[in-house]
Amino acid sequence: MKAIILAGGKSSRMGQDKASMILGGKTLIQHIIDNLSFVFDEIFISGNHSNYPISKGIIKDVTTQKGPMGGIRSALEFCQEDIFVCSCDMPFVSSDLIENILQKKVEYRINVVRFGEKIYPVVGIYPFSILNDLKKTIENGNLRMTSFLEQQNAHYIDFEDSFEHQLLNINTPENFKTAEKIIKSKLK
Ligand SMILES: Nc1nc2c(ncn2[C@@H]2O[C@H](COP(=O)(O)OP(=O)(O)OP(=O)(O)O)[C@@H](O)[C@H]2O)c(=O)[nH]1
Repeated sequence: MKAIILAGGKSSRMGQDKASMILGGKTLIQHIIDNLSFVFDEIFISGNHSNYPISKGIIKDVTTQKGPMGGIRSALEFCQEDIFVCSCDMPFVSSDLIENILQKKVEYRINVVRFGEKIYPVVGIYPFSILNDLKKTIENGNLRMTSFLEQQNAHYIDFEDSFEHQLLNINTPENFKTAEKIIKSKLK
């Protein structure tokens, strides 16, 4: 299975490109590359920006402005196999968490993380078999990931308290400050 880092989009809530923000001495996207590389041999970046830290292994969006669903669609088309997806703005997702997903996955279904009531559509496994449905859903203009997950009878993998900080999703400057505090407390 190949790993895909979703790194397109507008970062409108952050007001600047999230992937290239520096946290604890390295970019957010580099944190994910490092964490994924404990588990996966092949890591690709999905998106149309021009400043990714690797020059090879970039999967351009087939259709732009379609959000994370567009990125996943392009990655499935490129890879022609099941993929592990992780968002570029979740630097604390550990190899432990990833291994847990791989162990608990149900074959032929989308497998994503859930913490309490909250679903994380951009951390998990997307099987190649969903590609046609995904394309149709995007073409119909329905870009809500949670509706697509419901429609596909996705399997949710529940994580408990000890994983909470790993699921910090850095969408806003406030989230970024929280991440900096976590890094500082780890260094103490
Ligand atoms: N390849 C690709 N990835 C995307 C696209 N839109 C969003 N993403 C990625 O999908 C993940 C979740 O994106 P969001 O946080 O919902 O959107 P965003 O554009 O990053 O940020 P906002 O504009 O604040 O919503 C992030 O890792 C984004 O980089 C897109 O059009 N193409």
